[in-house]
Amino acid sequence: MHSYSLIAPAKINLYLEIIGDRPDGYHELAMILQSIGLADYIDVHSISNDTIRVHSNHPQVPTDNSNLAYKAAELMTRQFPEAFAKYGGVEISINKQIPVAAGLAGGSTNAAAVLVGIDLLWKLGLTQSELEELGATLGSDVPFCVSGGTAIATGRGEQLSPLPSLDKIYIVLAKYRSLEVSTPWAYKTYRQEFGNSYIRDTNDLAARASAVHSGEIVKAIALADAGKIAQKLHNDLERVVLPAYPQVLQLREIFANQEGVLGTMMSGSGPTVFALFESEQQAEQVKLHVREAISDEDLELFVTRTITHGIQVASSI
Ligand SMILES: C[C@](O)(CO)[C@H](O)COP(=O)(O)OP(=O)(O)OC[C@H]1O[C@@H](n2ccc(N)nc2=O)[C@H](O)[C@@H]1O
Ligand SMILES: Nc1ncnc2c1ncn2[C@@H]1O[C@H](COP(=O)(O)OP(=O)(O)OP(=O)(O)O)[C@@H](O)[C@H]1O
Repeated sequence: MHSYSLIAPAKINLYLEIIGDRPDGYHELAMILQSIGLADYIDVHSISNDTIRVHSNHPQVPTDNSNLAYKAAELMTRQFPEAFAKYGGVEISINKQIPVAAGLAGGSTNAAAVLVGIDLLWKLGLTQSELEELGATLGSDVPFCVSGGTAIATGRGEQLSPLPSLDKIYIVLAKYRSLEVSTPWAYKTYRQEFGNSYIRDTNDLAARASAVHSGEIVKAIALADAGKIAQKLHNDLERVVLPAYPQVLQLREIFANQEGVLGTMMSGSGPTVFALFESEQQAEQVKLHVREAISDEDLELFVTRTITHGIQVASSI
């Protein structure tokens, strides 16, 4: 095979707790990550010269070596020089459907797709955990994007424990096109404002990270109880993003007042806000109501749902 087409799903954070800082400048997290149906479509194919090329349909997505998908390909050429010499370079096409800089792991899932695609192109036979380990060197959300589904993520976000899959909880996503929130800014501001509440003792840190496994939201996930899950949604980064971005706060408030909404929260470092529903019909109805309430063309709204997988191969030639 010389070409693979991959589906690269976005994620939302059902739970995000910042429990401490780390010597490497990152933060210790306890999260629950969830793959969703909204996805980018990535083609990866071999080319005869030994270069990496990236194309995209989206003006905000860089095509140089700052693209996370480019970085993933570069990592593979460094890790597997013999396969690179044998199979040659890689051309990557990104059909971007996931809003950019949205807190939905768009770049991370593209990188995960490139790791999976090159593994197949070069017949490397890497295991899922080997792919996740490679992914962790590219970004904290990349390992989750490889395997997807529903998972607890601790450490920087790269240590994963799978949870029972949550299928078909319906979701409305809302994001202002022109609004971007920088992830480093969100964590840095949180550290400045709330860093004095961090756990300092490493034993206590480990205990807090493992406590998430027996938390209420994990119990609700085991029961696939969408209503209970929705009551236990949490995101510490809302404490800094909502006061700084009134439009995000407004979306949270509008969703909270709609009939049929089980719960609403900001995803990751924002600015996307999501709401959960029992049925697709309810989700579609609330999408319409929000569109009527905010007639701003800048507002993007998507109806999607929880899915049970990460990167998938759609076809190969
Ligand atoms: C907000 C989330 O998307 C929630 O899932 C992630 O925590 C961020 O994941 P990501 O974008 O893949 O993160 P990375 O590319 O590894 O890091 C981006 C920046 O976020 C901050 N960062 C990220 C993860 C973490 N555990 N602590 C941090 O402080 C750091 O400033 C880092 O420079
Ligand atoms: N393949 C890519 N897709 C989208 N953005 C990319 C990509 N590679 C690099 N970028 C850059 O990364 C920045 C963050 O975009 P991305 O969509 O990954 O954010 P995000 O969804 O907030 O990520 P996360 O939820 O992991 O923090 C963008 O401003 C863009 O310039």
